[in-house]
Amino acid sequence: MNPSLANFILSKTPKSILHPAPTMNTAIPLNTGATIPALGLGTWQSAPGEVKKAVVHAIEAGYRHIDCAFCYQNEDEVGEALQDVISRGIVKREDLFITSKLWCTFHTRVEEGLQKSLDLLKTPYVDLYLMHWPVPMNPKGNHPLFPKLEDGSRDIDHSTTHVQTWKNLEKLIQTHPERVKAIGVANYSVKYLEKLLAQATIVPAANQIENHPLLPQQEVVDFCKAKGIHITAYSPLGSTGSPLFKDEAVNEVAKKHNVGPGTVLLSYHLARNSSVLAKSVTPARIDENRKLIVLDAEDMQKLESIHKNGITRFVYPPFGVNCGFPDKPDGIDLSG
Ligand SMILES: NC(=O)C1=CN([C@@H]2O[C@H](COP(=O)(O)OP(=O)(O)OC[C@H]3O[C@@H](n4cnc5c(N)ncnc54)[C@H](OP(=O)(O)O)[C@@H]3O)[C@@H](O)[C@H]2O)C=CC1
Ligand SMILES: O=C[C@H](O)[C@@H](O)[C@@H](O)[C@H](O)C(=O)O
Repeated sequence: MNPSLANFILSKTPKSILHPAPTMNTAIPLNTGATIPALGLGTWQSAPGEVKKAVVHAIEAGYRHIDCAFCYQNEDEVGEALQDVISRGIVKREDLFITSKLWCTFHTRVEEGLQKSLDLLKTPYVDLYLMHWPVPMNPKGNHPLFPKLEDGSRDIDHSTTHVQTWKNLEKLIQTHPERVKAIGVANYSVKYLEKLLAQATIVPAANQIENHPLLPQQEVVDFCKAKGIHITAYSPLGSTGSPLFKDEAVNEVAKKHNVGPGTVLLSYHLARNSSVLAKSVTPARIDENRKLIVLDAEDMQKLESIHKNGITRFVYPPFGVNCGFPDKPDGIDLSG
């Protein structure tokens, strides 16, 4: 074809045909060769009695990615939901992407931690197993999940390190590839990632971090991109009560595209080539959150301007640990 004719046709072709618009199940590549669906249903703080219905509803509505964790204490019900939709033929296990996370009191017992989640979730394998925080806690303390010292502070296990935990996870995937398809981390700053990568033989497939226009964490996102580590964004709506729905700039972008603020907050991550987790136990919201759009450079510029007046981190548990994030300098350094 005449090159100028080809250019003419290209110039008249809508951008969405050249670059298909992302959907909730757009497959984003991981460094393992597998892919992760762009949108996942979050399950943190989804109460027992509600979470089964939420997961069943989500999967029936087309979600294929469910984010779970042992410490959410609801994996048993999530497992009931998975069993339900699989037994009714709504979906096959291999069409789902299930993430679970190793809790802090299990850093020295990774196989036990994984098996507990597999049993609760009633699944033979997880697609991604993450170290939930780079913070080992006492496995023999006064509580199985949140052990505390007499002064009320969290009981940190100083006899091991997050790097050793990673080595335990590397061994786990090598010895049990049928039970865990990929390993990754969560809540890792650049500082902790540098320490981990210096001794790792497997590069984490993903780093799940709090991420939204009020906490872009560009330094972590750029570092992970350079190392081939996929970013999954958590608390994209600002966590409990979705406070970011009220943000003025988010609402301006939403108005321009005639969509709700949630669509803008979730689509922001697709523009950054990250996957994103949205939690809801409300069927109408689970449906609404499926809508994603392509944001343009002007939209992204507006969203990127939000944090210029100060960032907000909504999730930071009282470990008393400095996890290496510049906005949280207090606490002990466990980077190793
Ligand atoms: N690795 C980690 O350490 C962490 C991982 N995560 C993961 O990320 C997921 C998402 O983050 P999370 O902190 O839960 O917060 P989100 O940013 O997903 O916000 C959840 C809140 O927004 C509400 N909501 C959801 N959709 C809508 C909507 N369309 N309109 C209005 N309100 C809405 C929910 O209410 P309701 O449910 O009542 O509808 C809930 O109160 C978690 O559930 C978890 O799976 C989160 C934090 C830390
Ligand atoms: O995934 C969600 C969060 O990380 C959550 O697991 C922690 O904040 C936990 O409740 C804690 O208090 O340490």
